[in-house]
Amino acid sequence: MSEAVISLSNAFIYQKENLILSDVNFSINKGEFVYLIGKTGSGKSSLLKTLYADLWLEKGHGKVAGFELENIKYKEIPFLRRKIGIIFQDFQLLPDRNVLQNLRFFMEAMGWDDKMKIDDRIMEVLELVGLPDVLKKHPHQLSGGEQQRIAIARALLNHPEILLADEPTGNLDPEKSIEILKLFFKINEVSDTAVLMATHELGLIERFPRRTLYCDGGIINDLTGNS
Ligand SMILES: Nc1ncnc2c1ncn2[C@@H]1O[C@H](COP(=O)(O)OP(=O)(O)OP(=O)(O)O)[C@@H](O)[C@H]1O
Repeated sequence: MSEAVISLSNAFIYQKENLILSDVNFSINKGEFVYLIGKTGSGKSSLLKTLYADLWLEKGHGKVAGFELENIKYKEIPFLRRKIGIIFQDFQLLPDRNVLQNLRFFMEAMGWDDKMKIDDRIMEVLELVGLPDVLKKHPHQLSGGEQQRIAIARALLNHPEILLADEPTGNLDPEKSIEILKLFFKINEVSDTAVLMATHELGLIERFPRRTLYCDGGIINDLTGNS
C-alpha cells in the first residue's frame, strides 16, 4: 500500500490576512517525484513554506512526515524540519566556512554529536552528489551548479523522507539545470526520498515529464489527475 508523506486536505494558505491558495487537496507518497509549477506570485513558495511550517496552516488539514501542520507546536518544528530537506534557489551556504565546515555546522545544529559518524555521513552525501573532493573549498570557489550540489548534499545529511526544492535551478544555465534535475531523479530513486520541486522551467518538465501540480488563480490542480 502506498504511504503518504505529504497530505493536504481542504487547506487554505494565507500570507498574513491575504488568502493565497484555497481548498488545497493532494497527497504525495513515499518515493514520489512531483513538480510544482505556476506563474510568479501564484503561491508555490507559500505552499512549500506551509509544508515546512514556516507559514502556519490556518484552515484545513495537513500532514507532513507524520506531523499535523494545523496542530504542530512551536517546539516540534525543528523535529519536522529534520525529516525534510529544503533547497532554495540561492543555495544559502555559509560564505565564511568551507564545504566540510558548512556541512558539519548543519549536522551539529541537527543534534548529531559523534564526530566520526558526522564525517562519514558527509562523505556519503558528497559522493552521492558527485563532489567528493571539495571539502576544503569555500562556496565562492565553486560554480553555481557545484554550490547547488553542496546545498543538496546538506539537505540529504539527515536522511530526509522528503526534499522540498524551491526553484533549485533558477540561478543555473540550462545545461546545469538538467544536471541538477537528474541529480534529484537519482536521489529520488536510490534513497526513495519524495521530491516536491517548484519550478518555472516548463522546458524541463516537457523533456522529463513527471506528476505535476499547477498553482493558478488561487487553487492547485493536479495536471496528471492523481490526488
Ligand atoms: N512575506 C509575505 N508577506 C505578505 N505577502 C507575501 C509574502 N510572501 C509572499 N507574499 C504574497 O503571496 C503571494 C504568493 O507568493 P509566493 O512567493 O508564494 O509565489 P510564488 O509562486 O512562489 O512566486 P515566485 O515564482 O515569484 O517565487 C504573492 O501575492 C506574494 O506577493
